Amino acid sequence: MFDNRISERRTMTNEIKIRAEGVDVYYGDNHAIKDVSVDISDKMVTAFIGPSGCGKSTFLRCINRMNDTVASARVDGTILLDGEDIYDKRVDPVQLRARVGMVFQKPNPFPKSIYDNVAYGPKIHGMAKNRAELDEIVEKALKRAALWGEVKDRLAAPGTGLSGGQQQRLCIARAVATEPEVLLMDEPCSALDPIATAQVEELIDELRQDYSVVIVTHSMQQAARVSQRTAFFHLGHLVEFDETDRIFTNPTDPRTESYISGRIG
Ligand SMILES: Nc1ncnc2c1ncn2[C@@H]1O[C@H](COP(=O)(O)OP(=O)(O)OP(=O)(O)O)[C@@H](O)[C@H]1O
Repeated sequence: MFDNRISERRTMTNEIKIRAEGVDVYYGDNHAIKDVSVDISDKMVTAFIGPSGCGKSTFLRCINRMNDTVASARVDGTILLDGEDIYDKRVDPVQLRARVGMVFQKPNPFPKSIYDNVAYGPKIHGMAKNRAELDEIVEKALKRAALWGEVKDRLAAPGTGLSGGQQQRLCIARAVATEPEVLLMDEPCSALDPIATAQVEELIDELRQDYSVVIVTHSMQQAARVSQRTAFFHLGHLVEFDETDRIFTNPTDPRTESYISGRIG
């Protein structure tokens, strides 16, 4: 009886959202990702760390097929989202990207109003029957991104007029407005000051209650602060993947040890 409860709980906390099996990525002749297999859990933050050029962003972009847009890129292997192959010919990448949202390094609001930035995705995907429903979706997404209080009185103002940290939270609101299941973040704080970084990190911690979050970061301190799982990449290989605490206190691979102690990077 007791054992059953334990195993039930483990299953719940470790539910796999994304499973990558034997993934290779090539840009022409450049073999950027080499035979990577990894399970990414639901309702957790997974950090990808590693030296510049090791393939973190390339692998992240495989998860919502952003590499489809790079002419020289070829992706081999399998990536499953809830057990379904996202590279299956029947999968529409636009629909996939509504389920697997992305936030980029540099805040990139559209040259539109704050409202329209958030309403854009829900409109395309026909999520609202009328203006009142769209208003509700926009409000919910802006609240989710901890921005509502700061912008509710100026929704018609341009998104590009906000501060850098606010723009990044607007991009997070835009990403969550389509109710994704996974949120990919490629160095989301690298263009932000320390206060805005702290706000976005706090937000990431809240978002994991609802989503599987995957974040690429150059900052080991940030990975340690925001993630529960960490994957260390080196020269296109996934060297080590474990609980974040373990990666930073007791890694098994000497390459991970060298990276976290600052000897490579
Ligand atoms: N669009 C692209 N076209 C061609 N080659 C690319 C492209 N993007 C990345 N690469 C190459 O793929 C390899 C991995 O790069 P990637 O940007 O994924 O690494 P990264 O670990 O995210 O690096 P960084 O931390 O510097 O962003 C590098 O050799 C890089 O030059």
